[in-house]
Parts: sequence; structure tokens; C-alpha cells
Amino acid sequence: RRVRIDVVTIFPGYLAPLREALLGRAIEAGLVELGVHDLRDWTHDVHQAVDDSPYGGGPGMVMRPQVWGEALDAVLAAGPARLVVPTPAGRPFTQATAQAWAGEERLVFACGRYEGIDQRVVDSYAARMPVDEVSIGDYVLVGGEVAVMVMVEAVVRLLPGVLGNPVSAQEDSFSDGLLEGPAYTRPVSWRGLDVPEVLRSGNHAAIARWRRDRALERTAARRPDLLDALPEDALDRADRAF
Ligand SMILES: N#Cc1c(-c2ccc3ccn(Cc4ccc(CN5CCCCC5)cc4)c3c2)n[nH]c1N
Repeated sequence: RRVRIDVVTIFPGYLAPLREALLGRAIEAGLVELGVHDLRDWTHDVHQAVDDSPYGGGPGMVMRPQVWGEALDAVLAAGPARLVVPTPAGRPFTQATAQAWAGEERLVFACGRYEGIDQRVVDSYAARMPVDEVSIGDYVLVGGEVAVMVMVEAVVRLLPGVLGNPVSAQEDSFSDGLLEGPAYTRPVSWRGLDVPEVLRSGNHAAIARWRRDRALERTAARRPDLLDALPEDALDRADRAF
């Protein structure tokens, strides 16, 4: 199965890294088709204006609906898609979102800049297709391009054939609801720091117990919200020590 991804932006160069490495190989393998479009290709004025002052006042500029309408009509003409609009005011983008979108045939990303895109763009397309206004986290970026990079990577890595070891897509650190614990490889001693003995013991039950303890410890320390979100039966007696 393949997915077609289109991105509309005033900074097409910002999306160049999508063609590198893992994603580049997925594109070469024909698992992903990627189209990056310059929004200014759909302006008609000599200044290629894409923004204007906000009605009601307020800081900054807002992106004009007409240009976005022509660009998205052109890109969406190729067939039905889910329209994704990154915004600080969006619903949280999570692994569950990535999993859901990995099943889509087409994703179109509208990258805003300035203070965002005139709301009528989202409203007009929401009438005829799925439109998701999403945020990748509680911090403020300057535009949607970086968010699109994050979301495209999170989605594409879930597509069959993209990752060398697909099982890891299922066993993602968030699959058992805990953060993953520490990982080690050779050498056994490095700058006076040794690999924990248990990991070299060959005692797989002890190793599994140690790893779960480290994951619980780390989750309790860094993401207590994940612990609170665990289903009642997720922690056994040994787990409750943390
Ligand atoms: N995903 C995601 C994002 C984004 C994101 C996504 C898309 C765009 C398009 C433009 N910007 C810039 C921007 C920045 C702040 C504000 C809020 N205003 C500030 C001044 C007073 C009024 C409110 C609006 C627009 C974007 C930011 N930021 N953080 C995420 N997780």
C-alpha cells in the first residue's frame, strides 16, 4: 500500500530533508509519493502577496484565503484526501493520530506562517473532506513546516516496508504505556561506566524485570501523567513499588 503526501508551503526548501534517508528510501521504494508545492505559485500579483492584516486588529498578519483556496483546489484535484493544518491551537498530534493517518491513501498538509491561515479555508474544506487542525506540542513555532516534518516522519515510519524491523513500530515506547528504559551496547565499560550486570547475565526473566523497573522508574520521574493514564490492571504488585 502506498500513501500520497502533498505539502503546500511558502518555504518549499524547508521540506527538502523529507527526501533524505529513511523517508527518501520509502519514496524510492514507491511506498510514499511526496509532492511539495510553493503557495506563491497560486498568487497573481507582482508582489505574490500571501498575507494581509487581521480583521479585528491584533499582532502580525493572516494568510489570505483566496491564494490558499486556489492552491488547495489544485492539489486536491488529484483525488480525495485528508487535509491536515498544523496550528498552535490544534488538537494534540499523538502516536494514535499517526497510526490513524498511516491508513490514509492521501494526506495534504497546509503549512501556515505569520499568525496562521484565514479560518474560512479550514471551514470551507471541512464541508467536503476530513480536515484536522493539529498541534505537535505545547511550544510556539514560527510556521507549520517543522510540524509537518514531524508528522510525516511519525506516519511514514508506520507504513509496512518502510522500517527494516517493523516489529519496533508496534513495540514503540508508548505501546505498553510506559517510557522505554535505558539502552546499552559495547564496550562493557566506557569512561569508567559499566553496563548493568543483569543485562549480561543471560537471565531473561531478571532482564525483563529490570527493564520494566527502569521503565516504571523513568516514567514515574519524567511522565507521571502516563502512569495515571494506565488502565487499572496494567501494574502488577511488583510494579507498584514505584
Ligand atoms: N503544529 C504546530 C505548532 C505551531 C505552529 C503551526 C503552524 C503555524 C502557522 C503560523 N504559526 C506561527 C504562530 C505562532 C503563534 C501563534 C499564536 N498567536 C501568537 C500571537 C498572539 C495571538 C496568537 C500563531 C501562529 C504556526 C505555528 N506552533 N507550535 C506548534 N506545536
